[in-house]
Amino acid sequence: MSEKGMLIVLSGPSGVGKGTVRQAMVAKYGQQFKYSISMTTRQPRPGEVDGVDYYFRTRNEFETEIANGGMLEYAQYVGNYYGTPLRYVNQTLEQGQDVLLEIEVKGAMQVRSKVSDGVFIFLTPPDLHILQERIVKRGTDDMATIKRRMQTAREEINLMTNYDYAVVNDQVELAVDRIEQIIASEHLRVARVLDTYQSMLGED
Ligand SMILES: Nc1ncnc2c1ncn2[C@@H]1O[C@H](COP(=O)(O)OP(=O)(O)OP(=O)(O)O)[C@@H](O)[C@H]1O
Ligand SMILES: Nc1nc2c(ncn2[C@@H]2O[C@H](COP(=O)(O)O)[C@@H](O)[C@H]2O)c(=O)[nH]1
Repeated sequence: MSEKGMLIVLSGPSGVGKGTVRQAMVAKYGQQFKYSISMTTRQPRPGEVDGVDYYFRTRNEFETEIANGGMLEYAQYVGNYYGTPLRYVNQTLEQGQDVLLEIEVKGAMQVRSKVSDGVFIFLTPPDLHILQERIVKRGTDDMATIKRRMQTAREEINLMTNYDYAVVNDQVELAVDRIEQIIASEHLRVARVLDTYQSMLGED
């Protein structure tokens, strides 16, 4: 029985720090997993690069991908499509490498219903006041969008119990280390199951 890579889904409300934590994970542990670049129809922010931050596509192109079955999951978020291209995830997992997705909650729930052996991590803010403060300070959204993101955040936090783990993002380095510990212990758990399976069947 060969070992596939592990699908790690990092999710949580907008502004909690998913992107910040993911970047810190890539910087510290980037050789241990592959990050799956998402596709979106939103406009690039200053400094964002196509094929690095996102695959930036038109609505037409995105909907064609959906129709062709090319997305593992997708969702509309604050007026734009966001989604995970399926092929890269499948190929990378088959090569035995872990894949990290950083996605919003509706998409994470779609992946949950399709991938039974993924590890689902909900990144949570210390409280909602701090969450709003982070979105405001980031300075990427007008007040109306911030209100929509906060309303969506309340709905998303209600779905936290559908995840395997909740990690508080109080400090980025602490959150990264907590996630790293979760991944390491999940690898150990899978290795033990494989060991037991192989010894029961008498395989080497
Ligand atoms: N632990 C933290 N302490 C203080 N500020 C933080 C922390 N983590 C992230 N931030 C800040 O909060 C803001 C939002 O972070 P980030 O953009 O990573 O969130 P996100 O969850 O990826 O948001 P979105 O879902 O909208 O893309 C940024 O300005 C970031 O620098
Ligand atoms: N369902 C998915 N959500 C995604 C994906 N990639 C990013 N996201 C999430 O969208 C929001 C908004 O992102 P922003 O870059 O406009 O701030 C945020 O919560 C992201 O995590 C994806 O492939 N699928």
